[in-house]
Amino acid sequence: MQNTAEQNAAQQNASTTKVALVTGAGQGIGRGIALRLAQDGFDIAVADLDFQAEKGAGVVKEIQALGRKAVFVSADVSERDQVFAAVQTATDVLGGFDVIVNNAGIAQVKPIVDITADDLDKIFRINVNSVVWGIQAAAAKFDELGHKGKIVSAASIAAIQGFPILGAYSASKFAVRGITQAAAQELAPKGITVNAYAPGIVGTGMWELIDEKLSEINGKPLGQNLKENVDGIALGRIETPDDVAKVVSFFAGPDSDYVTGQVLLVDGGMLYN
Ligand SMILES: NC(=O)c1ccc[n+]([C@@H]2O[C@H](COP(=O)([O-])OP(=O)(O)OC[C@H]3O[C@@H](n4cnc5c(N)ncnc54)[C@H](O)[C@@H]3O)[C@@H](O)[C@H]2O)c1
Ligand SMILES: CC(=O)[C@H](C)O
Repeated sequence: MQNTAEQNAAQQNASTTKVALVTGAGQGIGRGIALRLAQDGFDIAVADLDFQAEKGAGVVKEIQALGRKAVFVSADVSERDQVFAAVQTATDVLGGFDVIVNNAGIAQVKPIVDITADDLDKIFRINVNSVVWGIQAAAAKFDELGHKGKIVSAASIAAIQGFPILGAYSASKFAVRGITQAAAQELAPKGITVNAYAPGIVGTGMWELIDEKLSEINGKPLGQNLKENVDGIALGRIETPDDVAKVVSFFAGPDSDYVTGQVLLVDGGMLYN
C-alpha cells in the first residue's frame, strides 16, 4: 500500500521529534532545562511533586508557547514505580522517549555531627535512589522502543569536593557521580550515554534555603553566605538555570554522542580538574 503525503509527513515527524522527561522541572534549574530542551526541539514531560502541579502547568504553557508539546507528570522520584510510570506517561502522551534528565533533588544544611539516620535516608532516597530509578526506567524504555538514548543527572560541585555543612548532600552527589560512571560503562554497549552536570552556586530556591539555614547556624546576616560563595566565582557572577541548561542541552543532543560517564563542572570557575 502506498503512503499518502500526510502519512509520510506524520512518519517523518514521529522519527524526528524527540521526547525528554525532566524531573524537578516545576521550578529552578529543572524549569530552565525543560525550556532549553524545548527550544532545542524536544517535546517535554515536566515531572515534579504533586504540590508543584500549578507551577508545572505554567512550565507546560511556556513550552507550548515555544511550539512544542508538553505534559505535566506528577511523580515522587524517590519512588521507583512512580518514576517508571512517569516515563510511561511521557511515552504515551508525547509519542516517544529519548532523554531523561534526573534533575530533582533536595539540600540539607547540617553539621555532620547532627545528621540523623532519617536525614540520610531521606536525602539518599531523593538524590540518589531517584537517579538509579531514572536510569533503570529510561534504559528499559529505550530497549523496548529499540533505540539508543541519553541519560543526564544532576551532580554538583559538592560531588567533586565535600562542602562543609552540606555533608549528607555532598555524599549524595558523590554517589550520583559513581552511579554515572558505572552506568555509562554498563549501558555503552546499547548505545546509551550517561552523563551528569555539576553546577556551582545557582540562584534558585535551593540556595535561598541553604543561605537561610547557614545563617541560622553561623549567625551571618541573610544573604551573606550566598554572597561569600558567589565572590569566589572566577567569572564574577552567580550562576543561572540557563547556564546549567546549556550543558544539559549538549548532553541531550548529538554533539555529545561520543561522551559518556562524565561529570561536567559548570560553575563559572570554582573547582578545576
Ligand atoms: N541551586 C544550586 O546551586 C545547585 C547547585 C548544584 C546542583 N544543584 C542540583 O540541581 C538540581 C535542581 O536544583 P534547584 O536549585 O533547581 O532546586 P530547587 O529546590 O529550586 O528545585 C528542585 C525541584 O525538585 C523538586 N523535587 C524535590 N523533591 C522531589 C521528589 N521527591 N520528587 C520529584 N521532584 C522533587 C522540587 O519540587 C523542585 O521543583 C538538584 O538536584 C540540585 O541538587 C543545584
Ligand atoms: C547546592 C549545591 O549543589 C552547591 C553547593 O551550590
